[in-house]
Amino acid sequence: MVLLLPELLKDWPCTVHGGDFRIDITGITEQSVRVKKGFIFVARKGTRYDGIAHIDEAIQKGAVAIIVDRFTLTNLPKNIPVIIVPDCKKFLSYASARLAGDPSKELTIIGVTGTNGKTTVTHFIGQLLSGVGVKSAVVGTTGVFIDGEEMDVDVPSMTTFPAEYLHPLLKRCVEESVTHVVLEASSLGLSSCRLDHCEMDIGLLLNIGTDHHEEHGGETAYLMAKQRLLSMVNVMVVNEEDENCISLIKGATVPSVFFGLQTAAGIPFPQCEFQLPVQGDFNRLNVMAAISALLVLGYSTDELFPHITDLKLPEGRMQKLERDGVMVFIDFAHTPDALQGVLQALSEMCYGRLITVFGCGGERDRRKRSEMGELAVYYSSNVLVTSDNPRNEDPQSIIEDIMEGFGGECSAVEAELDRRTAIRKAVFSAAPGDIVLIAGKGHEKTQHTAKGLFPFSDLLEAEKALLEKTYLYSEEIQGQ
Ligand SMILES: CC(=O)N[C@H]1[C@@H](OP(=O)(O)OP(=O)(O)OC[C@H]2O[C@@H](n3ccc(=O)[nH]c3=O)[C@H](O)[C@@H]2O)O[C@H](CO)[C@@H](O)[C@@H]1O[C@H](C)C(=O)N[C@@H](C)C(=O)N[C@H](CCC(=O)O)C(=O)O
Ligand SMILES: Nc1ncnc2c1ncn2[C@@H]1O[C@H](COP(=O)(O)OP(=O)(O)OP(=O)(O)O)[C@@H](O)[C@H]1O
Ligand SMILES: N[C@H](CCC[C@H](N)C(=O)O)C(=O)O
Repeated sequence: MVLLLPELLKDWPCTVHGGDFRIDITGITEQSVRVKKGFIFVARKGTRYDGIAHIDEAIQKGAVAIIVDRFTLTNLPKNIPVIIVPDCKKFLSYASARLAGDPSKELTIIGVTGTNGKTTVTHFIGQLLSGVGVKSAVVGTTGVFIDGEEMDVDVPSMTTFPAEYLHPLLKRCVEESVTHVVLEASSLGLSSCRLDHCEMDIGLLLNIGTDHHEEHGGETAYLMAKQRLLSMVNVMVVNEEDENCISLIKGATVPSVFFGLQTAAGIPFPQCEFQLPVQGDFNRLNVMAAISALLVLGYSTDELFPHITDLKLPEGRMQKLERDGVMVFIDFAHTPDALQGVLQALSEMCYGRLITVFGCGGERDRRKRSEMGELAVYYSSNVLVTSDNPRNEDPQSIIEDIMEGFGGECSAVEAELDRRTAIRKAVFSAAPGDIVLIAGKGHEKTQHTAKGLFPFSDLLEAEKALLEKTYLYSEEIQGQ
């Protein structure tokens, strides 16, 4: 959609300096590389770069107006309008929605937040909606799916898409006759205003644990980010079994309904009445959260029942491989609560040894590292501590942080920097009856190190190791 600049700005506080004001705007971005002819470039200051340093590049690519949110005497062009707004992030969100024609107004949107389980619950809701005949899109960490089919979209692999990607995507959903969209609302997405002008109907609050405190600047800021969702929706669906969630909604004016292991949208829904297709209490709670969203939308338990037993976990969540009596689980657990939930569920079903391979991401919360180390050692017979996207941090020092969780000494723990080797060691050491958990990367297809992004899949590595083990073992037997 093309909008005249004054039309776009008329409802937004701003001051305009220089240049011809009556111009057509074709799009907006805060990334200089994405600027096209007729675009507004939002020159925002971030933690690593300052957009102002990229204004010339943006103009060369066709930018016709520049947005800034601070007075500066340097580098500002005179020949095109420079617009000063109170907050670049908020403006980007507002203008992205307007330029896409406010598609969120035409859709029923469910926003799911929580430290753990967002991807799982959004997919469950999408599957239930398909079951009752509603065309829906699921948008989040693992991509965009319409009625379960992955869509080919040009979006960054993020949990909550930046507004400049989100609204054009919602527009496409409307064009493809999608009526319901289920979105992951990450704390960082909420705090950076990515969802500010996305009109949502239902908000889901799954749980609040430890993650991203450092990136937010502390636990309070993390909680405040999650709280932002409350002001964006008409009704909240809240986990009644999580005290932090209950505290978060205290005093909120938005109405809330609750779910727990035996309740959905406030009504008794005992799980013993149907067979749930998932393992672990946390996943059973995820199912109840998804059912609650559908009940709030007005579907009846009778309509939902036939589809509950068909629910499937998304890729890389408790994904099981089995060979020669050894079970391997690939799981995206990368927080203490997630790791504990998975380890608990697996230890309940394991009659041999539980062997855990995991690491912690670089440039992410440090506090969780030792907590995860402690949990891994507590539940497992053997632990291989390894690398998980060290990014620009030293992988060895991340491992040392993890090891602090158990005092750094434990005969059942081995540090193995190379994730491929760690997976092979775990699989080769497993005997029939043992379970190998490979945690932290789930569906991810790359390993992010200081040298760049390298193809890597826990699933493929585990499959290769299992096959190779069978082959070597059969050769050994033949050789005897
Ligand atoms: C924490 C966060 O939201 N970070 C995002 C943020 O970074 P930033 O504010 O520090 O910005 P910056 O990189 O310093 O850049 C400043 C400005 O200069 C611009 N720039 C920069 C360089 C250039 O060549 N040209 C240019 O125009 C940038 O587009 C930006 O507008 O803005 C950048 C530009 O849009 C994003 O790339 C970056 O996400 C990075 C990739 C990231 O890793 N984000 C993760 C942590 C994230 O958002 N994760 C959440 C949560 C996941 C979960 O649930 O666990 C998610 O929703 O995905
Ligand atoms: N309700 C839950 N409570 C605790 N742990 C959970 C829950 N649901 C899933 N998990 C664990 O968290 C992992 C990640 O799940 P999922 O991808 O659904 O969460 P997410 O919130 O989308 O994560 P991210 O924000 O990083 O994208 C799972 O692999 C599982 O180990
Ligand atoms: N959305 C999460 C995913 C973490 C996955 C884990 N493999 C890691 O890299 O820490 C994040 O960006 O913090």
